[in-house]
Amino acid sequence: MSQYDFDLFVIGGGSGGVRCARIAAGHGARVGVAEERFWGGTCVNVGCVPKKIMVHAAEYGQWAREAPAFGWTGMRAGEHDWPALVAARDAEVRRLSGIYDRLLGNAGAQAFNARATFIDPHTLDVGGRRVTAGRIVIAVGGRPIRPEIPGCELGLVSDDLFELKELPRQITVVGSGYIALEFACLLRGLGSEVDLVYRQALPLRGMDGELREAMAEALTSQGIRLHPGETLARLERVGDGVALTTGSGRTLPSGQVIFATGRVPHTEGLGLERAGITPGRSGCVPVTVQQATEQPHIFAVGDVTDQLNLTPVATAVGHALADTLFGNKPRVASFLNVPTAVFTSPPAAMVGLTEEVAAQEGPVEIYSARFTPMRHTISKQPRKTFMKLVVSARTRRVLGAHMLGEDAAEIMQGIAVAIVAGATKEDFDSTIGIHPTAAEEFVTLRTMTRRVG
Ligand SMILES: Cc1cc2nc3c(=O)[nH]c(=O)nc-3n(C[C@H](O)[C@H](O)[C@H](O)COP(=O)(O)OP(=O)(O)OC[C@H]3O[C@@H](n4cnc5c(N)ncnc54)[C@H](O)[C@@H]3O)c2cc1C
Ligand SMILES: NC(=O)c1ccc[n+]([C@@H]2O[C@H](COP(=O)([O-])OP(=O)(O)OC[C@H]3O[C@@H](n4cnc5c(N)ncnc54)[C@H](O)[C@@H]3O)[C@@H](O)[C@H]2O)c1
Repeated sequence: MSQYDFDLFVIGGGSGGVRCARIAAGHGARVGVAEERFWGGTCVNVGCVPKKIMVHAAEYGQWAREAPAFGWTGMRAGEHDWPALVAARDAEVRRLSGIYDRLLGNAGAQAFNARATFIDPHTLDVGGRRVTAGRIVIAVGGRPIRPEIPGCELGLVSDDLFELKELPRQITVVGSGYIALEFACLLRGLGSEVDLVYRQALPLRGMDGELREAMAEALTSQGIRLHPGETLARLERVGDGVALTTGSGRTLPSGQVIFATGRVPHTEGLGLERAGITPGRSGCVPVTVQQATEQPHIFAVGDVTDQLNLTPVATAVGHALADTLFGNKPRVASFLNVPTAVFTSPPAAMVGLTEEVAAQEGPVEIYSARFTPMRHTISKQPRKTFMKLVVSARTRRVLGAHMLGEDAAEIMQGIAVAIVAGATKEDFDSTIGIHPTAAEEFVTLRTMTRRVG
């Protein structure tokens, strides 16, 4: 019998923590998990899931607006019933969160509805109870932050979207990353007036340059007012709204302001110093490729490590860690060629290298297309599709794929398999398309657009 209460204790019951705990328990380890707020964590409760339900809601409005062009008389978007959406969304979130809790019990892990903090490298305070563990996994995720400007407390953050009692008549969204663009589009789709304020010339810093241009056009044609190249000076209350003054001195009167200016690891007050762990940038827990911290028996997975902050990455890493520690199957999850999507309207998705990064590493061929998909030749909506392949001129391998357009996220998952498997441009060319689809364009991009690098 081990000298510890548990073989493994996981701090945080989100995507990474629950997966790691569940798999470790399945391998026969004695596992405890603490969750202080909501089982399933950010993704299930205030992230991917409730966000995607609201994206779907916005899309129904879009379909209804397009329907008359296809002969549907009497179909119109009408007024959106916010409380009805909130009730349906929250019921689904409760259902999923309950599943996460039950999954742990079924796997034989002991779940604590409590906050856990370090007392020493092997001992935790779990809701007032002293618990020891041979190994500990930190899976505390992250939390949204406000920029430090006067009046910042008047602005909302992403968690607050899921508490709004009504659709804002007008909202100013600050930032141009994933959350800013997704929230701007879904709120616009549901009927809000939306202003988007961001520092760069184009949204989605770090993504493919042409895709960023296509995204700016798509946002504009959706009726979102873009304010690029703006920093923030202050927020003030004006009547029952909030006014945002930018660094250039412009004041944007707003109903609400929501900051989507990034997240930080949730390590404040966790007692990392008592565990002998020195936090990294923004309070993250630095890890080796095996997810170990500077204490060889303490590991970290998911957003708290601030690497690739995506749910499937957190679960893949948590699963691999549990297999390594308790399943006699040592392995690490790959961070290479992780596909990702931005659930805007239309959505964007990508996998692999951007043109800019690939061109720094060697000569690349670019194959790209912009077209109006069949649905919109009829709907007459100004919703274009953009697709692009980045191909190594030397190895012929497809290094990156980028898309903005209907179903981009659904299409990119399959493209990612091909890229992970090392497919060449010729493999893409010899694959027969599915007709008529937009996806078939990825296997019929015959003419090189340009050569760079
Ligand atoms: C608005 C939004 C939309 C998103 N959309 C997507 C998307 O579409 N696709 C995608 O892949 N990713 C998306 N993400 C990112 C995704 O949610 C995260 O990458 C993922 O949840 C990270 O999982 P995690 O296990 O690291 O942390 P989390 O899911 O954040 O879980 C950490 C858990 O630990 C708990 N906790 C913290 N400290 C303690 C403590 N001391 N004791 C006990 N419990 C503690 C927290 O309450 C939380 O439940 C989105 C994020 C946001 C905010
Ligand atoms: N669809 C998805 O997979 C999805 C959706 C949402 C979130 N996420 C994950 O969550 C992470 C966090 O999302 P996010 O959108 O908060 O972060 P982000 O890093 O993607 O974007 C932050 C934005 O805020 C801006 N910003 C930062 N500080 C600022 C300041 N002081 N003033 C003005 N602007 C400022 C940045 O320039 C950037 O545009 C993402 O990186 C992603 O990993 C994924």
